[in-house]
Amino acid sequence: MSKIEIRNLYLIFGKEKHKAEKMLKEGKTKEEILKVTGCTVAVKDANLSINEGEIFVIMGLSGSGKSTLLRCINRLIRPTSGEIIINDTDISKASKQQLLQIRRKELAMVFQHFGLLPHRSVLHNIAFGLELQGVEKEEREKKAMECMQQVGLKGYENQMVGQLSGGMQQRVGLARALANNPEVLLMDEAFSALDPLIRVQMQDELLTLQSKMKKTIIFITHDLNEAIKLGDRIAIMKDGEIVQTGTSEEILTEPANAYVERFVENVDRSKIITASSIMADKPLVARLKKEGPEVLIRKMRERNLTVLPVVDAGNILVGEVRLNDLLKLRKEQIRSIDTVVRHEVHSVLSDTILEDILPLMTRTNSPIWVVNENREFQGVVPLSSLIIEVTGKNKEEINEIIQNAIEL
Ligand SMILES: Nc1ncnc2c1ncn2[C@@H]1O[C@H](COP(=O)(O)OP(=O)(O)OP(=O)(O)O)[C@@H](O)[C@H]1O
Repeated sequence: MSKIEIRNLYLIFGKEKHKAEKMLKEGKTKEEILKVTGCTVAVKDANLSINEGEIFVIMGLSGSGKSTLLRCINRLIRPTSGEIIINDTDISKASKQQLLQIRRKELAMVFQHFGLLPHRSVLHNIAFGLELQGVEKEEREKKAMECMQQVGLKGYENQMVGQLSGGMQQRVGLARALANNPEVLLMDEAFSALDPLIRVQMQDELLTLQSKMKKTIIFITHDLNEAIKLGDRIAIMKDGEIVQTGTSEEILTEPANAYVERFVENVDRSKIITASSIMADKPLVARLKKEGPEVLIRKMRERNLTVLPVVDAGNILVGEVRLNDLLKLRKEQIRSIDTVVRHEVHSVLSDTILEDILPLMTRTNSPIWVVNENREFQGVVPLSSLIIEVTGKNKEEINEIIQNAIEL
């Protein structure tokens, strides 16, 4: 379900913005517009539909318009034209009163440089927004303590914020944003000022937190790896325009234009490509209660297979069956395969090749069966397709991957 709808959004900085907008719609370039009107086109005809509960990343190089777009969403800047619908209200046209209400209840922002009160305690900073809203001391401190716990700050309540490390300060920023229990979190380069290791740790923690809280998060970054790691979907901006919106996999496998292609060319695809995109989706299966050893042995020999996934009448994966076991059954003249169905190793559609599937496969030396969230059988990742995916890598790299995987 869509939580935020952005339609035909324009943001132009400068005095003659309406003249500039007209020129833009007539097809004039940003440079021509700047020359004639002195105006900067920061966002041009943005259209986005952001779903409830997703982490939506807006990514682009410096100056591409990301922050401006984000600031339009909470109306720190008023759009020149267009609509931003949040819960049926067009925030671009909201009154002061409505805005106050929306910012209080629905939106919270986490900034790159924290935006905290350095000489106040952690607790005070987190509870500050609630204090402004007139929430009673006891209640706001109770809420603040809960949020501190959520972001791993328990025990720090009385420390002065200015004495904390960057990573800890950003936890305070996050806890402060969460204190209001907003529906939407806006995060503007929130981890960009942190050391690389702390940054990765914060990304991981955000993902863990999000798996529990399921907020709608709009996350701005100029770092493609961060976008891929965090984003359920990503919008790529260039010169004020959104040039592509999609999952990381869509962006990597079907870049919309040469710009996106260049942008993504150095990404390690094997980390991204998921089970769903490389699996064979109509493989042979053994149907429990319907097919006996005789039929299955014949089918497997025809296709040169030694193992099959076993599904029940509802297409739910129940295990796997080996050719050797079927041969024994046939010898003993047993018609049902129930007794030889073994526990299987499976993956889900979104699992990635290097991080999830290869380690599984090297441990089991078996194809990986792929299921959806209801355990319905979807397909198989055979070793052959995996090899195709890792062919871009040299022998040492692949050996290392397999070695690491075996040690797991
Ligand atoms: N207050 C302002 N007045 C005039 N021009 C501005 C203003 N703020 C931003 N711009 C211009 O708007 C364009 C988009 O800027 P914006 O800050 O949104 O980009 P960004 O992608 O967030 O970049 P960064 O990552 O460097 O912050 C740039 O050309 C910038 O110079």
